[in-house]
Amino acid sequence: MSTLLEVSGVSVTFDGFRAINNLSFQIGAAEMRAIIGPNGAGKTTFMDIVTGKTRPDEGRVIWGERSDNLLKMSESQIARAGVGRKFQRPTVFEDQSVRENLAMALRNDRQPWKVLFYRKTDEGAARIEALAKQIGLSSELTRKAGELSHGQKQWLEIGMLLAQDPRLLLVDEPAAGMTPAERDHTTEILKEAAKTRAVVVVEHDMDFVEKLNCKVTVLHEGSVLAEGSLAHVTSNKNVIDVYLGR
Ligand SMILES: Nc1ncnc2c1ncn2[C@@H]1O[C@H](COP(=O)(O)OP(=O)(O)OP(=O)(O)O)[C@@H](O)[C@H]1O
Repeated sequence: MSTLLEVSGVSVTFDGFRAINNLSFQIGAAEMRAIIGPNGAGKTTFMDIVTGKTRPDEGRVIWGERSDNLLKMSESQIARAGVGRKFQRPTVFEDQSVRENLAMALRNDRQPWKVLFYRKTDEGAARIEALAKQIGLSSELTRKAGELSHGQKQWLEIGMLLAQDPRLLLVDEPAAGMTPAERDHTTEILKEAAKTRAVVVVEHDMDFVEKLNCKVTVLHEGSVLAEGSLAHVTSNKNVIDVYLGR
């Protein structure tokens, strides 16, 4: 499996507090990865580093087959290089239809030549239909995004991110506030996306992580505490101690 992202010896200190402590791990080019860990483990800070929002004090973050130094890139350069991030709360344009939301996301394509290509072509319409199908909103294309359920809004935003064709999709607690049926659908969307790109899901909900059926990285005090299948990490004594607060 080729490596897409390599985090190596990264540390971040906020006002003397080491939020990320010599963190090292790798993500493959097409894989699903769940990142779990107790509150304050450094999950959000990790995503902030990868998107360029937070600059580490030490360490290296290497991106892609050319081994680019991600830490030398601005937030917008990182986004253009193919890192997409889904925050916990859905951020869609509520007054616009599902179709318009997806069309806007396509127009903002990170590859500028595609902007021209999609402007008024049948291919653009076909791509919108394909995205809507992928996220299960084919029958909702004409509805205003504001009328969608919470789960549907989350799927729409995932669709808008997929419209940018990211190589790495970072997703923060996608299942929060969803019904069981919505969670299952979210699992399917993410699994499908992870066939052609890296999808990193930060999640507290262990049932959801189990359904993702992927490698799990456990963070604790800014470092990797354990890594492997969910069954492997949840049988690890250090992980059990951390989760039970021992
Ligand atoms: N800008 C900041 N200034 C000071 N401390 C910060 C800052 N950002 C994060 N921290 C601290 O760094 C630690 C790691 O925070 P982070 O948000 O990355 O953890 P997390 O694993 O995402 O937690 P949660 O599961 O609660 O979201 C926490 O102790 C937090 O208080």
